[in-house]
Amino acid sequence: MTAKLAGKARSQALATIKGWKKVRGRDAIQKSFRFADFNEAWGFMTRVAMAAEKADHHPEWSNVYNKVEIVLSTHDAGGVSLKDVALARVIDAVA
Ligand SMILES: C[C@H](O)[C@H](O)[C@H]1CNC2=NC(N)=NC(=O)C2=N1
Repeated sequence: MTAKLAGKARSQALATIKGWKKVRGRDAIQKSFRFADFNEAWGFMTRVAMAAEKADHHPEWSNVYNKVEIVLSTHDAGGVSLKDVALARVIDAVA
């Protein structure tokens, strides 16, 4: 099991990803992505889905036309772990 991040390790890990904000009321991070149209948004989601499945670590997300809202948290750990930071990095790279 992956441990939930806390303290200095947490702030150091979160400092390596840009634009991810703390979700209010729970230990999770979130970011919104906007694309030219649905086709671009769906292509992005497809790439993220394949990476997530490969890593066995999955996003919580919603899509409305060209907008994709993503929340990352490690359910097993009850909060943000290094797996979320790693997935956030992959997501930013394919966006
Ligand atoms: C059995 C399987 O490995 C687990 O349920 C994985 C799948 N994907 C997951 N994704 C996320 N975000 N958190 C988890 O704890 C998690 N657990």
